[in-house]
Amino acid sequence: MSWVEGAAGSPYGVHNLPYGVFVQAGRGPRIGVRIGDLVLDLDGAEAAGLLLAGGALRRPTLNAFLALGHPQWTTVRRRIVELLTGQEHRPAVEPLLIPLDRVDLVLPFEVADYVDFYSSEQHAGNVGKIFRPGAAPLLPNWRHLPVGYHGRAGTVVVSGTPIIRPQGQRSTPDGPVYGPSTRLDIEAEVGFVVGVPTSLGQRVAVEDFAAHVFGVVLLNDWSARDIQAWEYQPLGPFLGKSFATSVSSWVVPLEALADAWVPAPTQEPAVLDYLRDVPHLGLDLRLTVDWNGDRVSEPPFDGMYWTPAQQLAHLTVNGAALRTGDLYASGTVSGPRRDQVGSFLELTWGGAEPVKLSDGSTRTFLLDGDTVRIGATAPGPDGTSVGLGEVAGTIAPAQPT
Ligand SMILES: O=C(O)/C=C/C(=O)CC(=O)CC(=O)O
Ligand SMILES: [Ca+2]
Ligand SMILES: [Mg+2]
Repeated sequence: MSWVEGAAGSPYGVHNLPYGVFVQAGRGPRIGVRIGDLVLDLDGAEAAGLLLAGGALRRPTLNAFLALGHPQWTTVRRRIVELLTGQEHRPAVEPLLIPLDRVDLVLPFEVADYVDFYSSEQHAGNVGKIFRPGAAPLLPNWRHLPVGYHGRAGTVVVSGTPIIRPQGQRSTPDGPVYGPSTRLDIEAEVGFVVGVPTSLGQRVAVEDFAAHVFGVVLLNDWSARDIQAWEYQPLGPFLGKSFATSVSSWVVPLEALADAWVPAPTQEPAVLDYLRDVPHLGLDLRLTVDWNGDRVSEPPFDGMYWTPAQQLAHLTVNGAALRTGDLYASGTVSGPRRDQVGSFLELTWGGAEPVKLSDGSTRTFLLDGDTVRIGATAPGPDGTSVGLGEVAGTIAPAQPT
């Protein structure tokens, strides 16, 4: 049990300890872990010799720490638990705790490459029906490989960053026009953060997932559906998604999610050998989507067809190298019910069925000033809950041209 006030019973107790990067009092970015509603300054802790990570915790991003690898991640985590539970450490550690409301959280790691998958059968089926009416909703490859696209790492932003409405081409009956997107949407997703790199030509086997992936973030793959629908054939998403992708401030280590693994849906037909993961496990993360404060959806992550280990094996099967800070996202998380979908495209069925918010207004896609918050929890040890923080963003008007 932690001696930190408010830690016991919190989804951010010593069973969680997500990593982030904060700025406070005019000082440069520092690495910290969240405990309750406080952040433990790990830069200060390493400087004081309270824990040892070869200086990796004294950097402005998590990347050097992510590169250390699994044994070191475990050693540091155990030491942080000791510091936050042993009364003898309290005099030295307590001065390093800062209330969360006194810090600003920044992007926790420098994003190397960014990939986004398409692994929810419900989402892929719904988008297929909306984008390609009359055609089979799932394309023939979908059950044989985790479909994905490469996104734009440089426009990954931390939760809270305003999202400027993108402008671009959209198709009208009179031909293409240029202007602000009129169908701006969200995609509620889970992102996986790679720590340990590989070299060109090397592949990561499904069973080596935990040796490379450090942890998870919540992710919103903002999507301009009008730009996307016009540009995407045949090469896939481009400017309709590359204008911004938001991630949560906290990276939850996989070690905090040990109790959240559950059997993933049965795959039929059987997958090729390099994709076969035994056991075939997904994560029981329960997402929430709030639109201007109204809960509009609760997407369940445990139904995802492709697992994160399969996604990583596929991402590297051609010999593509991994870099520390690589980020790959699950794809939009949608369950079978309308109140479980991860996009407003699905929630409003392509804009045909507006939703009513509690202020009496209705929505199809996002209006300027709208705020979306995506949160999640997972089961933790001994009946506890693990909080994944949130990824939030507010829509700012398109920039004048
Ligand atoms: O089916 C399509 O043409 C497009 C699909 C998407 O927009 C989804 C995407 O970004 C992948 C995902 O989040 O599941
Ligand atoms: Ca997406
Ligand atoms: Mg995006």
